[in-house]
Amino acid sequence: MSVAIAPEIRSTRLTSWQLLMTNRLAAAGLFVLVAILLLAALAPWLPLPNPNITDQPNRLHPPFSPGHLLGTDHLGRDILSRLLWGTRVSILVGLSATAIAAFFGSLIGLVAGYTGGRVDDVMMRLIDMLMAFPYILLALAIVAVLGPGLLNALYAIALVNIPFFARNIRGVTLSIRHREFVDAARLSGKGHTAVLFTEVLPNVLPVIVITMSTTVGWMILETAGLSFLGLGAQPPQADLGSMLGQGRAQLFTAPHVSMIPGLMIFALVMSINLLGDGVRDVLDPRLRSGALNRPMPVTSIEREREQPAERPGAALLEVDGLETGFRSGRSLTLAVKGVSFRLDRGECLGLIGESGSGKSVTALSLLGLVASPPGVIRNGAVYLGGRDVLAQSEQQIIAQRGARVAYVFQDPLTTLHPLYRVADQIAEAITAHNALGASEAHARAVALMETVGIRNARERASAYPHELSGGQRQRIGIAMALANDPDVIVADEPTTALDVTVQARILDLLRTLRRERGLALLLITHDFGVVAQVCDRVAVMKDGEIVEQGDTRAVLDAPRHDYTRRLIACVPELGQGRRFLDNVRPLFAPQRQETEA
Ligand SMILES: Nc1ncnc2c1ncn2[C@@H]1O[C@H](COP(=O)(O)OP(=O)(O)OP(=O)(O)O)[C@@H](O)[C@H]1O
Repeated sequence: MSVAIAPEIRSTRLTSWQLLMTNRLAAAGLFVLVAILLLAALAPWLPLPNPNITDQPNRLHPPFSPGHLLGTDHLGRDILSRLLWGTRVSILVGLSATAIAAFFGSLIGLVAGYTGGRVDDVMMRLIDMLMAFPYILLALAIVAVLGPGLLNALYAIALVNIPFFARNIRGVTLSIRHREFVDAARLSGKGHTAVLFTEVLPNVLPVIVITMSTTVGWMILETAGLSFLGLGAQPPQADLGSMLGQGRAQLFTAPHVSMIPGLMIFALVMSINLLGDGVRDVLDPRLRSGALNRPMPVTSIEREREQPAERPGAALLEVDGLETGFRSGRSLTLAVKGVSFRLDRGECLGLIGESGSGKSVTALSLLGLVASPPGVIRNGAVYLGGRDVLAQSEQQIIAQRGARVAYVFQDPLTTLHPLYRVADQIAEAITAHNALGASEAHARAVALMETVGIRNARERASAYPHELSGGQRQRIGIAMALANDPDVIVADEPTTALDVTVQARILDLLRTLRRERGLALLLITHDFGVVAQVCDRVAVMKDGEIVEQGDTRAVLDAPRHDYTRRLIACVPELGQGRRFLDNVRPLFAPQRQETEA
């Protein structure tokens, strides 16, 4: 049987440039910055008067005076000319200071982070000493020692910003210096210097670029500050800070003299910062999907087809034509393509498929838990007790999470809070939907721990997650799911992280709870062995679609889809040995040929 692929909106992965342009603020920043840079770069060729020639009779002309578009300053110099030449200087000084600070700061951070121990201690204490001074005071002290002048201001600004780079880069280096690929490079015989520059540096480079892009505007501002105080550019040379400083005396009589360079500093720094933020987002792989906003805890529902809000006589949980996708820029890639299934009270449905087939996205879509952006439910309905969950308000959906549908996730260590005692976490799940006092909630939490088979529940109640075994942690996860007596439990590969004996016990627990409490269980797995043990019915997922569903026994005995046969063949039987390999090989052979072809 061939696999029908539902129509899909093509995914076109956005280039960095397109991503940057989807961020309107960054695009606006880039536009303004390019305009300023062009004007500053073209200053020598524009028909402008010499910026340093004084003309006392024509002093303090207002903007739009004949021959002086932006007016003249207190010495009769053309403000437009001084502004463009001054902007050139300020940008050059800012960029140079950034480059110097980035080079030395990153080098210190890399060496300190990679070497560790005493070297790290000494370097970081020196950096701490630099950071302990108010930066402007330090810059003033440096210029006082070196003497006023633009070059000395540049050195001072670079020096006071070195700690900023050093601290950032050291932190990143520390976090990767013992990663497996670095250890592997060391084991391959590479020396420390080679490891540092070929393995660590490339991973740190995006952070350096991001830090540079977000600090260059700040450095231009600091340079302008020193020039404003008369310690940077010296007369007659113009830079934005010195123009601002010289205009201070005419602030009330001719405000344009200081306002114009002030506005230029604002436009320059603002555009660099906006662009820097955009560059940071583009370089951050977590934001590459184009979702430059903070994801919301509720999936955005943008259905193209109307669905009836109620379905009388529906099963406890009925999913109809669900389509969930992920937005990347302006395109949407569907991960779940028209999935439909039903789950009755007290029933267990297994949702099985290989990794990436869309099982978890289906499960999370039921109560709008796929984070948006980038997740979007494009079509379909989820009837819970006959009412479409997706047609309800955000508040109503949130109220049903945990209360009517509860989730048990794969690795409880990542879902349990490491700093709270386990009983407190169960109690919190209880009080999220019930107005109970602390001691009552605690007592119920302990009772739930007993229900899920944790021995000495009273003593274990005060344990932290890391003090429990994997199986015990998963039992805590199940206790939290049971906390509000839900109708449906969605268990997403609840036993994958556990060894086979613990896995058997957890499956046994889920079976018992289902029988005793009449729970409906949606069990997500990639293991037909698990489905065979626990589920009444099974739905097989491939590439976001359900390709086969039916009673577990019937599907196991006579799988209709080739993919189902392959999944079943992957469950080895004890003592099967060579026969297993012989059976499996032909099933995969045609697939391999297709791939090779
Ligand atoms: N936040 C996301 N952004 C973009 N794509 C995503 C996101 N989350 C999931 N996907 C994609 O959706 C598809 C389905 O993923 P899903 O997690 O549902 O697979 P699965 O069948 O549960 O796999 P596994 O068994 O490994 O958990 C995959 O192709 C995955 O890359």
